[in-house]
Amino acid sequence: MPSLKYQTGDTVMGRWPGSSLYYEVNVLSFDAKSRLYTVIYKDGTELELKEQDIMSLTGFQARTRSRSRSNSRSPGRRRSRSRSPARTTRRSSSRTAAAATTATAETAPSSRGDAKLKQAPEVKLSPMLKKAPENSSNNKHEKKEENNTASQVNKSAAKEEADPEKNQGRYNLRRRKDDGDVKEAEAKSEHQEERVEKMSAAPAPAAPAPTPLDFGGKIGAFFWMLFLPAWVLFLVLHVDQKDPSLSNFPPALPSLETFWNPQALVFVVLWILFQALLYIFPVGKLSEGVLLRSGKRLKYRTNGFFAIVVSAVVVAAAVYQGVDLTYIHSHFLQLTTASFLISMMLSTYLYFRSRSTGPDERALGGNSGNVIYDFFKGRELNPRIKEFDLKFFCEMRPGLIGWCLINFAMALAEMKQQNLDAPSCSMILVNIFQLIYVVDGLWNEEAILTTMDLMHDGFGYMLAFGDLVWVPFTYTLQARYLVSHPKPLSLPLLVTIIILKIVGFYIFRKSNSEKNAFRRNPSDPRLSHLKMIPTATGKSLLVSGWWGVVRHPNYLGDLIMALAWSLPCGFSHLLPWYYMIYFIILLVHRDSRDMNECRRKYGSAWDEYCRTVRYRIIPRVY
Ligand SMILES: NC(=O)c1ccc[n+]([C@@H]2O[C@H](COP(=O)([O-])OP(=O)(O)OC[C@H]3O[C@@H](n4cnc5c(N)ncnc54)[C@H](OP(=O)(O)O)[C@@H]3O)[C@@H](O)[C@H]2O)c1
Ligand SMILES: CC(C)CCC[C@@H](C)[C@H]1CC[C@H]2C3=C(CC[C@]12C)[C@@]1(C)CC[C@H](O)C(C)(C)[C@@H]1CC3
Repeated sequence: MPSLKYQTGDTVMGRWPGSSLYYEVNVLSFDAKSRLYTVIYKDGTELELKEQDIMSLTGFQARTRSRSRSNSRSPGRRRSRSRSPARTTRRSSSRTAAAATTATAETAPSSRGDAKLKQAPEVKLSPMLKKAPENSSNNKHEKKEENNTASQVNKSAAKEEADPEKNQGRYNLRRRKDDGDVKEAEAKSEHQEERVEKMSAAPAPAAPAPTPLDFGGKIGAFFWMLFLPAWVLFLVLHVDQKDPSLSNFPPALPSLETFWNPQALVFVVLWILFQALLYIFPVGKLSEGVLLRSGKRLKYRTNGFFAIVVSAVVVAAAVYQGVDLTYIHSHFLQLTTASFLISMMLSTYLYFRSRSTGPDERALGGNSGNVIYDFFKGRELNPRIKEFDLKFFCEMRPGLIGWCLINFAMALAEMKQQNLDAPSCSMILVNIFQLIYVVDGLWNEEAILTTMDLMHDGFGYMLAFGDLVWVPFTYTLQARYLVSHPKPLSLPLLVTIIILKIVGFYIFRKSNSEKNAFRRNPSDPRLSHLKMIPTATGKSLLVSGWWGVVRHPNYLGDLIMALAWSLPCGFSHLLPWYYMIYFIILLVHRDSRDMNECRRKYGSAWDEYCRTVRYRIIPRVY
């Protein structure tokens, strides 16, 4: 192809159909008649693109750089002091380039996103000239992929043929034919990586566009910052009332002194330090996190199970030595205030330290330029003090293990208050169920690395408060309620509750493990029976198994478990059902946040997934 702009074998950036995302692709051939380039993506997907849907790596990077520069010059946009434009040259390998990058608004602040989008070249996709792919594969797994993706793409392509307007967006999606092709594609990808690694002097593409504001935007963030602590205070005070019915709302505010106790603060600080000590203890695996925009992967010490076992032994020894854990029940308000103060201090520290971080280290969601919103959402993705990961630690340790400690203290308080020799059946169920949930989370600690909070959310007030106050002081509400509101259980109800917990836990664990195993190793032989949709990022989406039933089977399991946690408290009051109600709202909101994020990441492949798996959380209902 002597007179052509791009040559066979060139590594270039190709636009993904229907989106403004560009991915690194390899030019396979050029068809002189149609004037289309056939390119191959890293996952082996072949597409035919017009010349204007392709950019050279250097052109793309120069364009991205010039945008970064103009953005950082514009008013209201603060440029990181530590990164001059010259220093944007990254030492990272081309693996970064494999990640999706938008050429439209990579570095544009969300408030100006629209203007930036207009600057982007129009998405005009090549008309499909090739025939539907021949399914010559003998490979079972590949056939399933064909059935689920290519064949559907072809079906919709056939429909679109009748509609010239829709025809604009049509493209030819050819699948890998057999394992040989996959290997070839992988070999090509490696070859591409090597080639770009050699070009490491060139700057890597900049970060994708910041995501739109959520939680009601700036005003919403302000509202939540005030409302959440007020709600915790309400729950903490209300559950102690003789009749905690919501018609008695609001409970009388105690005097200011009752909020504060220096001893309670010392206990909370000691607990956090103790957990920090266990976290840095060189026991357990060093797990790798997901690939970051910087091209790096962080390492996390996943010794959560060890931490809870040691904590249990230390607490048991303390009780044996005569330490009265019912202190936690009698000083609940002071302990809550102390944790709240710590979460505020932590959030303030996180906000200020985030000002000296580079764009690659920031979350896409918490960098709007508005102080309150960014403080709430969190700006830095993975704040660390040396190897100590603050977000991972706070999410998995003091609050989560503290939850079990508080539940245990409530069981002791119930025995004391109700003059019992052993905790009630309801209290035992709540304690065991929630302990199983936490121990499971810590046993599978590595799986947290592929959750939304760890992958996408910045660490700010929302998570600091959520981890240190919300989890330990509101998730324990059922146990706290039972201390002064005993609830005897009939045998059929007991059996129903246990069955619900087992079913919920089974769905939750199986679906989370399936996704985690798939994300860690998509060619895991144990998953070979599953169907999947390829995406341009190189990652695929599971479309059968648990993730083919609904789009969030793990949320379904979690909700069923939440039901099993509230049922032991009976129906006399709405208060112990708070967790269930809150959890439905939280998960519905998380689901929609995740949908937006996945739509942004995977473009048309995500739409394809949503068409195939129609329900979000509850089959045939929602
Ligand atoms: N107790 C609580 O307070 C609480 C609160 C919230 C959540 N949780 C639990 O925490 C766990 C994690 O929740 P999460 O909100 O982070 O969501 P998640 O469901 O674990 O993760 C969502 C991510 O999974 C990937 N994904 C989505 N569909 C997929 C598919 N079909 N095939 C393969 N990958 C797919 C996508 O990321 P990639 O494609 O980028 O990998 C998506 O962003 C859940 O079990 C949830 O129930 C508990
Ligand atoms: C309203 C706000 C204050 C919301 C705060 C949200 C956080 C408290 C949650 C967000 C993600 C949650 C989560 C767990 C605990 C609560 C959150 C941090 C989790 C660690 C609980 C144990 C599970 O096994 C889990 C590891 C799957 C889970 C992960 C997500």
